[in-house]
Amino acid sequence: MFGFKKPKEASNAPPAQLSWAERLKAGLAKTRGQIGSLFSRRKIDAELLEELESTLLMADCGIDATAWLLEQLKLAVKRDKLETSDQLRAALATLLLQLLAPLEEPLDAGRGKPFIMMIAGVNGAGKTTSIGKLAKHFQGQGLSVLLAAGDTFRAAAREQLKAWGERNDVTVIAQESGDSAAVIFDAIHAAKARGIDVVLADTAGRLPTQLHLMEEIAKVKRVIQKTDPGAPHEVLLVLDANIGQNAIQQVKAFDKAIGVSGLAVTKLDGSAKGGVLAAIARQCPKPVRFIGVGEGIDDLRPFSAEEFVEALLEP
Ligand SMILES: Nc1nc2c(ncn2[C@@H]2O[C@H](COP(=O)(O)OP(=O)(O)OP(=O)(O)O)[C@@H](O)[C@H]2O)c(=O)[nH]1
Repeated sequence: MFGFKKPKEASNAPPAQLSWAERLKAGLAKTRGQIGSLFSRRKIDAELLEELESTLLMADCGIDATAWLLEQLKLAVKRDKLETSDQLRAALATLLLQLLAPLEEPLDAGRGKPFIMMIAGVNGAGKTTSIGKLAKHFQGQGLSVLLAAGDTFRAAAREQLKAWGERNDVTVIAQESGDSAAVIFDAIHAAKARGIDVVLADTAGRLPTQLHLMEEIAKVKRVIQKTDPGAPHEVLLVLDANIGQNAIQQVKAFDKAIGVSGLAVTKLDGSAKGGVLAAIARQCPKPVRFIGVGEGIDDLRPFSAEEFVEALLEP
């Protein structure tokens, strides 16, 4: 939790022949299993709808999204004279897609030069490892990347980020001493001088209840704004899917402090709480830029509502 853990490459990497869609499906297996088991050749009746309601709640869709989905499903059952559980599953897929599609807003790194991205979140959410994955993602688009070691609370975080940068040929700006804002400020100037395309600025993990730390991160943002009035071009909040409903509070608190412009939802693999995206869509909609389904370097990808719904509900 307190270190930059290099994303695992060979050892834990999923078999290369698996497509992203298959890995997503495998990653979402727990949530998928809960919902899927309901639709095994049954007739639609009140009992099935009740079970579906509890299952959606257990998958952390939240009361609001669950109520909306159930209400819409009941309307569809009447209107379209649905009878089988397969038809119900298809109707649920359509509704879920309707709910999640507005969250699909891929990141456009052309919005700034350098495109400055500030990464925030609670401890252990997956910020630092996601930075490694994002660096690879942007490099894959032919963009040059610079990392700012803005997690100045832990020397280990800085050292691990530096080591990761060296191994992967990515420049890392770090300082032995100095606060987070100063490190990131210097990094942006270095990026400008070197004509870098994307700056990924790490920040230390913090809880929304640690008000002094929330004030500190607001200051980091103000300092970034001094380098370029449009910056940061993205304030990415990293959320661990396993926190379920707590995600709502985290989004609201970080949004209030630093104006969150996008989310990365990590650790959807092994989580039975994949429904949290539906809760976010209803209660605090923010673009979901990336989702993470594993520790491998390729396991963080841009969010596609269609792929997600298919992975969750396709038989
Ligand atoms: N299974 C799984 N593990 C992940 C995923 N993303 C990150 N992790 C793991 O989560 C752990 C914590 O990740 P970090 O990147 O260190 O988290 P952090 O937010 O930087 O933590 P602090 O620096 O303590 O604030 C590491 O072991 C990562 O490998 C994911 O999508 N799936």
